[in-house]
Amino acid sequence: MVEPSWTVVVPVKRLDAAKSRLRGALDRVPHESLALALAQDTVAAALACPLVGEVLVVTADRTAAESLRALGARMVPEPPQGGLNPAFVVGAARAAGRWVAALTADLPALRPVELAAALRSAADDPGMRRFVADAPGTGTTLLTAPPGVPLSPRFGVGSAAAHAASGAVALPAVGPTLRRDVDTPADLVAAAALGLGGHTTALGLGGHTGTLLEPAAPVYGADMQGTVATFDPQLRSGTLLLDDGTQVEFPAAAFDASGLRLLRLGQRVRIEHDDAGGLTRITLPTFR
Ligand SMILES: Nc1nc2c(ncn2[C@@H]2O[C@H](COP(=O)(O)OP(=O)(O)OP(=O)(O)O)[C@@H](O)[C@H]2O)c(=O)[nH]1
Ligand SMILES: C=C(OP(=O)(O)O)C(=O)O
Repeated sequence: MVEPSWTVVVPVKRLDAAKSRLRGALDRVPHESLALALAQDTVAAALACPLVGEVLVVTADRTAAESLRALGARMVPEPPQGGLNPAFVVGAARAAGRWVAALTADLPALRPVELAAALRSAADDPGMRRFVADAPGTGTTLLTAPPGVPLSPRFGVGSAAAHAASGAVALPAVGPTLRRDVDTPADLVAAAALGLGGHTTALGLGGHTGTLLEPAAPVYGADMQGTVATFDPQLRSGTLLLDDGTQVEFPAAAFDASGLRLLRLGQRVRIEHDDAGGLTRITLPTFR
């Protein structure tokens, strides 16, 4: 039997308002960067899942839209009234007639193989909506609907019970990374214990399971390259994701020394630094 191809809908709240319970969880990491990294790892895992044909991100946030489009997701505008369930409904409407999976954007440890197992199991009964409760058991991380069946999302406080009351059936034996949503600093530690995706790891807490540690000072190799993760043209500064997985900020002076007029997100660059490790110049990899 040919397996169905799923459309995964991932709403992403405006980054300055999203994940408010996590605000201040990581010293020296801007809140928006943490909220974005969680969404990037969630979307990257969904895109890497072999049963997923398309990921639709519903967002009003321009930074999130740009970064998640660069990963390969398609953007759907936030409905005017805002709100999580309306965002899911608008995304699902774009996927009418297809297998739809509603996924929250706060699953930074998600493994494509665990999402694939859940989707495979959800497709076993072609008439039914299925859901996955979050790790505490009260919320929901995934809600699925077969073609022709309305998604009818009931995300929010107590959503696992609300989904069950609406006729959706819990999926059995779901892997831990699909259930591990991150709402609080303690959740982030628990997700780190499962193994975080690359974007959240790059913030400096990958591998640490006891405490949330400050990012270590970067140690650069002789010819370190990376990609542009953020860039503010007005401030002329931003952040780079280096090839060794660390994320570093670059000051306006390093951009000014580049001779470039603009940096694009995802653009490859090479860095030059002083003896103390401060970034002094960004160049294109071909320049010396
Ligand atoms: N597009 C969109 N996404 C939303 C909205 N509200 C929540 N989300 C997303 O839904 C997911 C799960 O929601 P919550 O865990 O309640 O996240 P949150 O509202 O960002 O977090 P808190 O402020 O801590 O409650 C998150 O990944 C959010 O980005 C919304 O109004 N619009
Ligand atoms: C919106 C939800 O997320 P959380 O409970 O994690 O805030 C939900 O579980 O339905």
